Amino acid sequence: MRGVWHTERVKSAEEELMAVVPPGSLMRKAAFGVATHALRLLSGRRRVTLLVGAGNNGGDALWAGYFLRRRGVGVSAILLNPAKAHAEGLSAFRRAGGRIVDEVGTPDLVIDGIVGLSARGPLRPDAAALVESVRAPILAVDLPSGIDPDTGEISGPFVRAHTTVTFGCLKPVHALADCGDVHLVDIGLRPTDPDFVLLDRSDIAWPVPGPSDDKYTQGVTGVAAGSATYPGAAVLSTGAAVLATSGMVRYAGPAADAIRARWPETICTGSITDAGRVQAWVVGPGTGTGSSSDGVLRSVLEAGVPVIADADAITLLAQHPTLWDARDPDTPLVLTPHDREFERLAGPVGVDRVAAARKAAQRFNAVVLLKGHRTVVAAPDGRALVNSATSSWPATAGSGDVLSGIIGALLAGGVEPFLAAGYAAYAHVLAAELAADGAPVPASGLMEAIPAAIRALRRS
Ligand SMILES: NC(=O)C1=CN([C@@H]2O[C@H](COP(=O)(O)OP(=O)(O)OC[C@H]3O[C@@H](n4cnc5c(N)ncnc54)[C@H](OP(=O)(O)O)[C@@H]3O)[C@@H](O)[C@H]2O)[C@@H](O)CC1
Ligand SMILES: [K+]
Repeated sequence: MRGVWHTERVKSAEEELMAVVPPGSLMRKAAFGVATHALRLLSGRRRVTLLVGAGNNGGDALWAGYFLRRRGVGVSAILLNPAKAHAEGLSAFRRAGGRIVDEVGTPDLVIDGIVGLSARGPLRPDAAALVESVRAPILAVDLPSGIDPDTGEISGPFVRAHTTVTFGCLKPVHALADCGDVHLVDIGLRPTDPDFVLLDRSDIAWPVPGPSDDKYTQGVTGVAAGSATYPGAAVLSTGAAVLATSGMVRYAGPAADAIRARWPETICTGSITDAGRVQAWVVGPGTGTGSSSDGVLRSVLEAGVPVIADADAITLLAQHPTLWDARDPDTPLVLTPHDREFERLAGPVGVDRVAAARKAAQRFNAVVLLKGHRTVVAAPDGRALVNSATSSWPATAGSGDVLSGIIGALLAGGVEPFLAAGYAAYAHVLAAELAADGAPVPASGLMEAIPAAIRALRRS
């Protein structure tokens, strides 16, 4: 699990550290790390252009230029604001033979030191025009300029980084936006209590049967999904639960025939009242929002076991707030909205996806999994994680139905709801990557790759 800290926290940690280390030493450590990664990317080629802004980010770039000059690299620098360029960095750069130029030219690598932690808004027009003229790969210092450091928001021109070299700790931009390959350079910063975390493969403890387990002890997942119009959602959600757990899966709803045909190992009933005992319910995929679905959701919320409410169940909760009353507040609930469903429930997501998910988690006393290119999971106690997997292969119809089934299986298996949502989001993207293998894959293919994803997770 890697921590991520907001810029204000990073700045204050840096200030504390600067008070006890020799002046300029942090910047030189940071810049040395940038130069090291630049040399690796250059792999023998010899021309670099620095884009230098008005603050310490530009100072890092100038010092990196100094270290690169000492390794014999030809380095030119464009000063976006010559009067405010970092004075010591600039004089070191000049001393080492660096040249000040007006155009990017045709370098092998460009180093983006336009703006770092103090960035606000997109690239300004002069910087945007320069970046537009770059044809070489870009190494971003700390973060790609033009992307908001705390939210990853892109609201205008920005730098598309091949690689980002950052210092001390990860900031939200590295988790929420595309920064290319991100490398962390140790400058001695040791912040505590991250604002949120990134899950890594090695963090995921998938529940598997122990020597004395049987089909019941591993947790029975109940799925209340699908309708005459959308039986496929039930097939995908139930199938995902079947494949994600060795425990039993019960299905209750109007798609029982389709489920029996595809998943003979499930126990199927037409109605929720005949379903039998389960340790967690999945509700919502493809159910529609009619009055019978309303009744199903109410029964599930009253059942006193963890519930994952997806798709139409979220819309129903938004439309009929009295449904919340059916829920025992101590019973865990996981909500898995995409942006439009989130808006129905809690208002617009806005630019800060982590803050939005966190606020909704507190308001609804539920784990909120906000779907997106980077999925955010927030718990009512304030914990939050971002799924660092960056593939877009899961962006296909039916993919959310599969995710709901995986979460349900993990909840039934006793995984704590916040982690159940995080593990499921991770396994979901991994399954999509494995199934896609470079070509588009339908949700049913994603679902079938769940065992391969779990195997890969358990091997790491
Ligand atoms: N502290 C430390 O110990 C260490 C810090 N380190 C480094 O310092 C960096 C932070 O430096 P920083 O705080 O000096 O500000 P920085 O991000 O360079 O911005 C400078 C100025 O740019 C401007 N500007 C704002 N938005 C803009 C935009 N969209 N487009 C264009 N310009 C924009 C705005 O000035 P304005 O023009 O508004 O007056 C702003 O004040 C950090 O990221 C890391 O690289 C490392 O050396 C490790 C040790
Ligand atoms: K930068």
